[in-house]
Amino acid sequence: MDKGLGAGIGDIISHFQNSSCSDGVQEPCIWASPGGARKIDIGKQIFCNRSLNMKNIVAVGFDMDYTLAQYKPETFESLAYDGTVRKLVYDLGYPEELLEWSFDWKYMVRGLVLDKKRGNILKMDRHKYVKVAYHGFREMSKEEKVEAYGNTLIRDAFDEPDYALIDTLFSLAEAYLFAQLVDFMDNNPGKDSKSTDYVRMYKDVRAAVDLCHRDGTLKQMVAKDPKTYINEDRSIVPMLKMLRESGRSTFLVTNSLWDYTTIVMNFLCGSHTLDGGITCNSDWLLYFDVVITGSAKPGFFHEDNRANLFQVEPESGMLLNTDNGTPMPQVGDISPGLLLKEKNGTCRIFQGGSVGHLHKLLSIESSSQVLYVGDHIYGDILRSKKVLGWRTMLVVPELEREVELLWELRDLRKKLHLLRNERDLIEDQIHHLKWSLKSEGIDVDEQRKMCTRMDDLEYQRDKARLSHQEAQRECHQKFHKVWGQLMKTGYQNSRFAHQVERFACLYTSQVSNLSLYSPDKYYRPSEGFMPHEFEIIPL
Ligand SMILES: Nc1nc2c(ncn2[C@@H]2O[C@H](COP(=O)(O)O)[C@@H](O)[C@H]2O)c(=O)[nH]1
Ligand SMILES: [Mg+2]
Repeated sequence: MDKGLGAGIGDIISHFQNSSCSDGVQEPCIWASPGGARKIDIGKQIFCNRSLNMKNIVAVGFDMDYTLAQYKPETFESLAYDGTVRKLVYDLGYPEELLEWSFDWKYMVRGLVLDKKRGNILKMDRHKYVKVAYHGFREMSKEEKVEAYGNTLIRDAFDEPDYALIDTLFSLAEAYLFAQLVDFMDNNPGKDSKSTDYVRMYKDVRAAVDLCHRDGTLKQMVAKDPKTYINEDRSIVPMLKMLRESGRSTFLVTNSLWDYTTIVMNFLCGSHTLDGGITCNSDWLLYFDVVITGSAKPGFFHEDNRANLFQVEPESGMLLNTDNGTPMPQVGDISPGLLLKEKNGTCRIFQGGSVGHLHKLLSIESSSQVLYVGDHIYGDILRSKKVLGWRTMLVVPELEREVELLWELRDLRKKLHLLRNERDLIEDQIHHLKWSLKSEGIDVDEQRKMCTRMDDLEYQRDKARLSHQEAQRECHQKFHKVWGQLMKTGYQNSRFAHQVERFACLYTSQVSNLSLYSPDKYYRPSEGFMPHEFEIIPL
């Protein structure tokens, strides 16, 4: 099988090479360029859960943070971690030794669930069965897992308020800190009056992280030196240009406010000086018809949302009232400079409002004409698709490595499959032999033979079980030493994968992968199979 065919999209294949320029940033090779329309590397393909014909899409919208702007977790999440620790110590009275702790940004992954009451971190499958569980950083035994989560009669929803979902990359630092604090509290019961009050501890961490996002702890640092915290992606501008040239409107809806948005967007779309610096201006606005900042997603997507829509004056950041998006003259002494000029073709910048406003601004007739690209299942994707009927694309940066590993480990995974079959076969033989031994009329000699056969089968079963478990562990750890494959838990899809499947029409590793496909592409899902079909339909 060709590595490039894995997506089921079936594009014309030939190896796609990205070229790097002298500063290490990859040069774009977009679909519309003379060298474009080539084979797409498996890690950069767009995967399809639900058919989507781009010809029916009239507007393509983008989330900003962790979608257009891919933060570098090693620096950005470390910043969040350090800021949170300092707030816990200096504002909330946590012990000073927390200041000496360090953050392993690779440890936590998306899709995990924090059990606030028990101090556990869980990975579950699509049926919400807990498959991997840690108390702090200690792996829980099978018995502990069954005791806490094994009662199938009282099925837990694993939702707020008792659980917290790690469904955005912004949450990796808080999940890690929570695990550290659980261990710390367990090992030092006398050191803190909160003792094992994990719920309270989680609340403190959450409040401190929240404050880091609001008080400038993170944004000031990013604004000073975006290159340290955000990956450059030179395909974003060509992608936006191609979409616009194909006749689509483009828009941005972000929860970030204008002051921060314009800095990040300048970094991503603005021109760079010869020494690698950024020139800050409003040129990036040319790539969008409408920009909505401070959108307060997911509330933005509620149809009954009555939030006011303000126009943003780009130079000053000043907010002006609008009448549902139409500029309103100010009563009294109107400073002419504050009346926004509505030049034809210029981007309109707003704060707040709701999806109704956006539809009106873009003259959207049917919500199915909108494709929205985001990184957050709950904030960007679930509500926009489920309630509104927008078409959606989820950005999952982890996917690039995951699909490449799947390819590299295909022999190990084949071996796993064979070992599972071998175990099942031996177990069936043992069961049958046990029943046979109960039958009447078996003479002693026959019985002895059957017992010897049973010993032999049991030996084979133990050997096969051990080999299978070892191969399983090896495969699990190749993906992630603790949590394994992002999209799987054992043989089942993970809870995260299940959500991706249900709510994202498309999913891919980077937003700019859109630039590798025709803007009129008809995305089609691969055929889905029920278990009974696998044996019959040759794959
Ligand atoms: N107040 C909080 N803000 C947060 C938190 N986590 C992330 N954020 C901010 O949200 C936006 C996300 O923007 P979008 O483009 O993805 O819509 C960004 O400004 C983050 O800083 C939080 O826990 N509290
Ligand atoms: Mg985002």
